[in-house]
Amino acid sequence: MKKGEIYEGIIEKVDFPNKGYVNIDGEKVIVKNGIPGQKVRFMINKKRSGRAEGRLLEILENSTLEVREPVCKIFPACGGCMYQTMSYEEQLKMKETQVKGLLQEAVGIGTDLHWEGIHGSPIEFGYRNKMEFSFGDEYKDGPLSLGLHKKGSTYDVLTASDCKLVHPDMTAILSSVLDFFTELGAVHYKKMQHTGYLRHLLLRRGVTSGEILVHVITTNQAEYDYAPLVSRLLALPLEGKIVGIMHIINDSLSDVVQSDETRLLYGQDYFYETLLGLRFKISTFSFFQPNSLAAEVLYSIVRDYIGDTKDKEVFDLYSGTGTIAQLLASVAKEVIGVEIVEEAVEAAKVNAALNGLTNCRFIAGDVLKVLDNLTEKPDMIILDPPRDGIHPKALPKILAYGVENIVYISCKPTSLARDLPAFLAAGYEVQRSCSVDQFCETVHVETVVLLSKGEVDSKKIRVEFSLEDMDMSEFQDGATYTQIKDYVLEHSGLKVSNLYISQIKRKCGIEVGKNYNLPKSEDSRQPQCPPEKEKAIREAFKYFGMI
Ligand SMILES: C[S@@+](CC[C@H](N)C(=O)[O-])C[C@H]1O[C@@H](n2cnc3c(N)ncnc32)[C@H](O)[C@@H]1O
Repeated sequence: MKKGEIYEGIIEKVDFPNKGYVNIDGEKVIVKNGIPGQKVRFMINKKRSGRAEGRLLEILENSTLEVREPVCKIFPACGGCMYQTMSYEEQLKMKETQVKGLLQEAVGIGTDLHWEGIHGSPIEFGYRNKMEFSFGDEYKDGPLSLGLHKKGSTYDVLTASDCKLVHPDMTAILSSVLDFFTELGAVHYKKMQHTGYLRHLLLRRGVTSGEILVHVITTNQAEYDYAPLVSRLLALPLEGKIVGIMHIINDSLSDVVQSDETRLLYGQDYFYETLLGLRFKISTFSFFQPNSLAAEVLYSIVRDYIGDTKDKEVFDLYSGTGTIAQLLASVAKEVIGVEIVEEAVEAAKVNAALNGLTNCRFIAGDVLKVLDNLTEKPDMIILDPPRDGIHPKALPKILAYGVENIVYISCKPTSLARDLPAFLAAGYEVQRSCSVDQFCETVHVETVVLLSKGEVDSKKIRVEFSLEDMDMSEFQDGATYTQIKDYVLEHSGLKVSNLYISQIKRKCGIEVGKNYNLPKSEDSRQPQCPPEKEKAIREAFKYFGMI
């Protein structure tokens, strides 16, 4: 089997998140983005240490699991909702099998996971309270488009005018904004040239409140009068209500939604959402679980798993806008939330006051550092880290508290599976576990685990735990090149090469293979890492504790 060769075969199974396997004459080839049972044509695009990977070219025959027609026009090119042709019941079954398999491997075959099943989202479509659309064109120099990137393409954008993940109010706004700028002849931003105007449309809509925030994100390379757009949007016949319209200027190279300047064009810069009877004020950049109704399911499970919090000190680590902390506060002595984004911490404080809660405190900072300065000792801990999981150096600090019960919520089961052995080594057992599907039609899923010391009296045990006890293979030398690339892409939207990473490693005095990625001769020219990418790589090094 060689790179560039084309094969056909059946996808036998799919591991989380979308890793399918095709058997070709006894050799397993990984082919992403398929569904078990599909007959596919693919091209070998990677062959390394006996492992072959193929790029899906065409679906030749549907799987028997695909029982319905696609629900939107841009399937499958968009790549966002790869499971949409399966029934929701089958989607849940598949995600459950994937997560259980991963967790079982992590705790050891034969160890009981006390698995309680998968909980579906209360609504299958129109569930997202936040969506970020990009401006672009569907093909080079094509008409202006607004929607989602074509799978595997950084440039081609497919207009998502019938996206079923969001409420029809949001697609109506999308179409209106696209028409407005098309009529004006405004041009979209081009990353490589750093020219053009239109970048993103960020929409937030409270599922329970119907309140909508509209944000148009552009560079400062043109000027338009937004008054007609505001009038047009306010005249739309929507089920919900637009409460704020903003124009955000982002002229940086980084292609994520961020703001150099925000101009409020109409109304206010926040909206409200109600979860389990509590009210939350949410602003443009605050993290909030993307599926409000499934978040209620998730939070009810967390409340059930953590058990009796009466007179207890609870730590809510990675607390976001403090939703979990506030849901537990009324039945706890005190809840302390720790969150790295200051805006989210400020929102958490406002929300706690709004809900009349006086026994929650929110601290802005990195969990890794904040725990060193906290004098309070928790009785129980909630962990809800970002996709990368818990920083390997923060884990021993969390385990050293030796609390009886820890609830770990994970939006990426592979990160949870990586972290679980550390908990087991410290004497915890998985007492309860389940998944909650916040992301219908897509490959993603949320998982909740109750880790408990069980019979062991945790107070009498001093946990001696060091990094040497953990399986740190993934974090040797800090992190792998792939982890650094993923981190940079996720946090800054930039793609970086091995060459750039090795250049910055050298600059930071981190060991790199002696001749790795060095120019072959003194005269040969190598591209140098641009400052924006250097900054993003250094952020990743910091995250992985390499500098
Ligand atoms: C999955 S969200 C959970 C938020 C919250 N529990 C909720 O349900 O809304 C993870 C949060 O961790 C925060 N975060 C990421 N890295 C962090 C760190 N090193 N220390 C503290 N918070 C961090 C993110 O900003 C984000 O708000």
